[in-house]
Amino acid sequence: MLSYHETLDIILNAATPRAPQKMALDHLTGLVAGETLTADALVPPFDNSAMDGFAVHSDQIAGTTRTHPVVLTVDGSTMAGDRPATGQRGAWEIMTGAPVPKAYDAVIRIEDSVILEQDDAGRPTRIAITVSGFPGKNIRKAGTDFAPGDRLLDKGMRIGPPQIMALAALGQDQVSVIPAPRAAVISTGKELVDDMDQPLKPGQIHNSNAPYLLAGLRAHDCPAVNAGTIFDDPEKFDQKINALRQQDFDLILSSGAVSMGRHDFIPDGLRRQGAEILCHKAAIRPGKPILFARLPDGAFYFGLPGNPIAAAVGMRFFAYPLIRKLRGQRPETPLIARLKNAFTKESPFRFFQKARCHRDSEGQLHVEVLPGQESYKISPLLQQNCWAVIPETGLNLRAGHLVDVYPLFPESEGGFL
Ligand SMILES: Nc1nc2c(c(=O)[nH]1)N[C@H]1C(S)=C(S)[C@@H](COP(=O)(O)OP(=O)(O)OC[C@H]3O[C@@H](n4cnc5c(N)ncnc54)[C@H](O)[C@@H]3O)O[C@H]1N2
Ligand code: MOO
Repeated sequence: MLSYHETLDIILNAATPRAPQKMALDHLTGLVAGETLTADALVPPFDNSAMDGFAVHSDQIAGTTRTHPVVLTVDGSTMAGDRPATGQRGAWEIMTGAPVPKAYDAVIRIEDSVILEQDDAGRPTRIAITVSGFPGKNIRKAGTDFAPGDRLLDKGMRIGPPQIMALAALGQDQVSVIPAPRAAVISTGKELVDDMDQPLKPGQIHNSNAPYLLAGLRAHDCPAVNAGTIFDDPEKFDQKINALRQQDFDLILSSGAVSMGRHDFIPDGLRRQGAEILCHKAAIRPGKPILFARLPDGAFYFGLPGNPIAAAVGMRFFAYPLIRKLRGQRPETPLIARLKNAFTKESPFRFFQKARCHRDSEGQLHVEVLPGQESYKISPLLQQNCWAVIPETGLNLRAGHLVDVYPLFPESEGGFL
C-alpha cells in the first residue's frame, strides 16, 4: 500500500496551477495572486492634514505657549475634496484629509487655538495659536504610505481584506488572480437522509458528510455545490457523473462506496467513465480506502471513505493540498507542538488525530490528542482545533515528543495561535 507521501506526490504531480486571469477588486477575496504586484502611485496622493485645525508657517509660531499665544488672521479655508489652495501670510482653516496649501508647513489642531473673531457665516477670521509647531506637524506627506515600487502582492499569496484595502487605495481594480477551482460533492449510501425534516426510519442516518465537505471546501475558498445523494445504484452514479461532466467542475468529491463491500461501486463506476484511477488506498488512519482519479476531460475525482472522520481527513490532507496546487499556492508547512500525553499505536500507518492545541506563556505549542478517535465519532470535532500527525515510525511517543500539527483550515492558523 502507498504511504501518505507517495499518495500525495501522485495527487500533486497530476495537477498544474490554473491559468491566471484579470478580475475586479470586488471578486478577489480568497483568491490567490497570479502575479507579483507593486504600487504605481503615491498614497496619500498629496500632502494633507491629519487634523481639523489651521495650517500655519511653523516659524510664525516658534516658542508659542498657552501663556504666550500668537495671534494670526485666517485667510481662507480648505476642506477634504477641495482643490489645493496656494495659501497666504496668515493661517488657513483646514479639515482632516484636505490638501495643505503650498505656503504652509504645519497644521495646528483646533483644540490648540482660540477663535477670536468669526464672520457672519461662522468662519474663523482671527485666531490665537497656543502651542508651538515644527515643519511637518500634523501633515501626512504624499507617498508616505505607498510609493511606486512598493510590494503589494506576492505571486501565490491569498488575497484578503488587507490587500483589498491597499489595492483600492491605489486605484488598482483589475488584478491577475488564479480562479478558484470549482468542486461538486456527491454522497453515496441508501441509509442516507438529506431532508432534515424527515424522521429517520430504522436503518437510516442523516447525511453529515455532504454538509461538512461543502462547508470545508468553502472555508478553503473553493466554491462547492451539493450534487446530491445517489443510493447504492451504479447506474445512478453513471448518470450523475455524466451530468457533472457537462458542468466543467475541476474537482468532484464523493463519500462512501470505496472500500471492500459488495456495494462499493465507485472504482468500477469511474473505470466505466474512462477515468484513470491514479491511486486507491493509503497507509493512513483514518481514511485508508481513499481513491484519487482523473476523468477523461481532466476533472479530478476524490473517492473519500464514508466514515465521517475518514472523509474529513481525506479532504484536509489530500483535497486541500490539491486545491492549493491548482491555485498556485505553496505547499502548507506544519506547526510543531509538544505532545501532552504519551501516544502508542500498533500500526505503522500515519495517524491523523483529532487534537487540541494551545500555546503556553512562553509561546510553546502543546497538543492534546483528544479521546474519541474512532472514525464514526463526530463529537470530538467540537473540541478540536487542529489535527496532530503521528508519523509512521511513531509507535511509542513519550509526552513532550514534538509532532506536526495542522490547523483545521490552512488559512485559520490564527485561530489557536
Ligand atoms: N472488510 C472491510 N471493511 C471495511 C474496511 C476494510 O478495510 N475492510 N475499511 C473500513 C474503513 S477504514 C472505512 S473508512 C469504511 C469506508 O467504507 P466506504 O468508503 O465504502 O463507505 P461506506 O461503506 O459507504 O460507509 C462507511 C460508513 O460511513 C457512513 N456514511 C457514509 N456516507 C455518509 C454520509 N454522507 N454521512 C454520514 N455517514 C456516512 C456509512 O453509513 C457507514 O457507516 O469502510 C470500513 N469497512
Ligand atoms: O478510514 Mo476508516 O477508519 O480509517 O474510518
